[in-house]
Amino acid sequence: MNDMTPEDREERRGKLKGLGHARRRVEDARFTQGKGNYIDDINLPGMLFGDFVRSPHAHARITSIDASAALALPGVVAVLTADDLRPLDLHWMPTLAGDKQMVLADGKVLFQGQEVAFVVARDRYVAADAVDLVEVEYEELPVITDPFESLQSDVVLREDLDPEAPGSHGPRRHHNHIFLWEEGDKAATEQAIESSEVVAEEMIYYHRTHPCPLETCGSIASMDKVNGKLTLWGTFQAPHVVRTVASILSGIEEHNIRVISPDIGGGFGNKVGVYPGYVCSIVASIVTGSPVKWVEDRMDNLMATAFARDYWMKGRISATREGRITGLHCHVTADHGAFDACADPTKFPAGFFHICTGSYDIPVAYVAVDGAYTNKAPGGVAYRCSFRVTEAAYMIERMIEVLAIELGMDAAELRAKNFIRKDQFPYQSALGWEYDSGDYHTAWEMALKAVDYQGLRREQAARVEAFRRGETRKLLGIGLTHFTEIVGAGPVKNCDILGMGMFDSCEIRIHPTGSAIVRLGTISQGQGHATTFAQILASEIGIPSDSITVEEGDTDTAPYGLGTYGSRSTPVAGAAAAMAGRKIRAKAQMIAAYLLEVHEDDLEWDVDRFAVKGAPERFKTMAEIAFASYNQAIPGVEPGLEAVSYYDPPNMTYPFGAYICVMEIDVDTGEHEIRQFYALDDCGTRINPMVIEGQVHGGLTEALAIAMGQEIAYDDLGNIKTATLMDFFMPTSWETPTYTTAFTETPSPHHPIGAKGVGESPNVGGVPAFSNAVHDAFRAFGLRHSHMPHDHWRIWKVAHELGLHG
Ligand code: PCD
Ligand SMILES: [Cu+]
Repeated sequence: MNDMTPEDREERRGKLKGLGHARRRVEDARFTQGKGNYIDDINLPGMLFGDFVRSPHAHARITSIDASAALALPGVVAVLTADDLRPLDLHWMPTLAGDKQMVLADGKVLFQGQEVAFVVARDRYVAADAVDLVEVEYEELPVITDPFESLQSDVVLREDLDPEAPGSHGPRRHHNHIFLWEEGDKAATEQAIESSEVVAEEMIYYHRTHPCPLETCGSIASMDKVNGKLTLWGTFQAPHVVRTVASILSGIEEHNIRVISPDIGGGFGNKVGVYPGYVCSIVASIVTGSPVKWVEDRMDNLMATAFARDYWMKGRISATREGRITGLHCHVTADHGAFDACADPTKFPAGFFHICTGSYDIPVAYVAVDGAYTNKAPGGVAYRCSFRVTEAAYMIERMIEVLAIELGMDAAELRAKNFIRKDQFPYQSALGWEYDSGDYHTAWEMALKAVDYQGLRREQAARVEAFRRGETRKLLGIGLTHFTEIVGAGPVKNCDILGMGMFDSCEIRIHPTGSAIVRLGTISQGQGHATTFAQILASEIGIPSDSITVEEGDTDTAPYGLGTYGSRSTPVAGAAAAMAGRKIRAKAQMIAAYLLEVHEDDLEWDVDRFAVKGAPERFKTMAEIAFASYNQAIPGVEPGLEAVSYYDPPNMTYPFGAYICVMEIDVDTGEHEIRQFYALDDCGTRINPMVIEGQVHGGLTEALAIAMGQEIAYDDLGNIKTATLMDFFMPTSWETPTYTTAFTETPSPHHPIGAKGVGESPNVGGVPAFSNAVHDAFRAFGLRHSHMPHDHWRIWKVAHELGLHG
């Protein structure tokens, strides 16, 4: 029968638009037509609006709060302060990192922009006027914005903590110290470094920055007092966790709380944590009996919701004369701001920073991270890098460059010499990780070849000569990076958030006519899950992805999951989807066997059907099987076709990539121009190449922003200097170069479809590639290291200090 030819099989496979298909994003129809449903699009009858009175000071005692003028303003319903929250025990809340944080300032403020009072009014405009009418008296206290100074200072930032008592990550050695966290063999590492022929040492600062999603954070709480039900809409990257936390904090039973994440306009880690605004909107709704909305403006967002990075990393790396790396030592001073509100799996106060041995086979390593309090905003979120992985990648990729200088060796060659070899996977790293799979040499050679690396080096050498002869004022930098990511948190045995193991889930319901609805514990913020998860299932169960609805983000309907961040959706929920699909297929096989009157073992799966082995013309399609499951009484088989899977991954996945940035730098103006950017990513099995390409473009552009200008900067008084988009660099199409993308495909051996995450890779690999290009341009003139972000002024200063301005 013609139906069974290989061409026919390919045609049927094509119709599914499954794995590997560049399927167009189904969510874009509504996004491009302004029909998205974001938090600020939701308006409920009688809804009030809440806004914060924020501290102008970075450190001050509050002597009085007078809300009478604000309360007298028509349209103002309530003004909440810490005193109002205290009886409910909600004036402080736990953070994700085992610390606690003020919901509203309790006696003092610890950073500029801190929430002091919550004004609830008829609408946003009245609320804003009322905010100005609340009179707060402050008594200024000394401000500390430097973590090194903080750990020496007599000034006590956190008066609520017993200085002698340990924190949730062990002993604290100073009243402004949060934790010391160590990994690896310290003695062996020091010994290896001291006895090595070549040692390079550098202080690498990864500055404070901010995810700054287009849509700011917000929530709407609606307390239905008649039925005792609380509904909470919000910009939540982890809706189920928010439900659990809301239940624990409020005492409302969890089944009476419904959390809904509607469309989210970018998360980038900013929407993982729990913010005072969420808590205040809930309390205000309980107090007023009306729904209460809170939505940040841009300044609120940049000032008060979670920052990222702010890591001072002191690296020491050693090698033989020939360039074999012998050891890596790293000490980090981590600036956490006023409260430790880092979003990391509980047991990892510095996230997965200990992936900092990178792509290299380093025999011994040791890292220590000291957390410090300062008068800056709390946070410490991933910002497109799972849990401090971008910091780790930046540190090792800068250290490799510095070591190459020390050795007088080509940095590409030094990398290749030390890569973990293909035959070493699964690879046990010195800091305790088991890398699942990789083929670094192949990716590296492809990248070098694609950009004509040797040719570029010759051009660069000629350029340096021309510069020295005074024929040009432009230098050429070649920024190399080979990164290894660790994504897919994670195995429940060592990863949890507030005690919730980091599994994820998928539930499938096949309808009688052969279409389906799928629900997952994750939540898309722009990644395109509605498109891609349907593709995984299309290939697993043989129903076209166009006939599969994917729903996420409503805790009343979706199975419990830990949410979307750390590029974990594909490694964890994607695996759950494949496993749930396989359960469907197992039941479908029983039904097909009954219908075809053969034994189950005599059937084989063929794209979208079960066919009798050796008699392919006898088959039942998935659509036929679905119908039968609802209309036939099959002995021993329950009616219906549904499955649920909760997936606990056995390991993380380790995507990797080889990036090369070619940059021209104008020595006199400090301006840069990116001539070429080549990004090769390996994320294992690729679900949707077009979505992956979009992810890579987006992530690279965020990396460009961070490396070349974006920062959250404070002055010595703790005033934030970059709280608007006038000062906080957001690249537009003008600054963004054209990217060339490429890939290799090394499947994860433990993931059911071999896929690894990809969303964060381009940021993790991109930042060092841009930064290394800047440094490489000046290598011939003696530059070892300079601090990011490499804005025009800083680049100019580097050139100046190297004496290049004559
Ligand atoms: N192999 C593969 C992988 C992947 N994929 C695709 O791609 C995406 C992604 O994925 P992943 O990697 O898994 O991830 P997810 O989990 O989903 O997501 C997350 C991420 O994602 C990214 N991207 C993005 N995009 C958009 N648009 N938006 C947003 O917001 C965002 N964010 C960012 C971030 S930052 Mo964090 O949160 O920081 O931690 S993390 C993150 C999706 O769609 C998927 O399906 C494919 O296809 N294939
Ligand atoms: Cu991170």
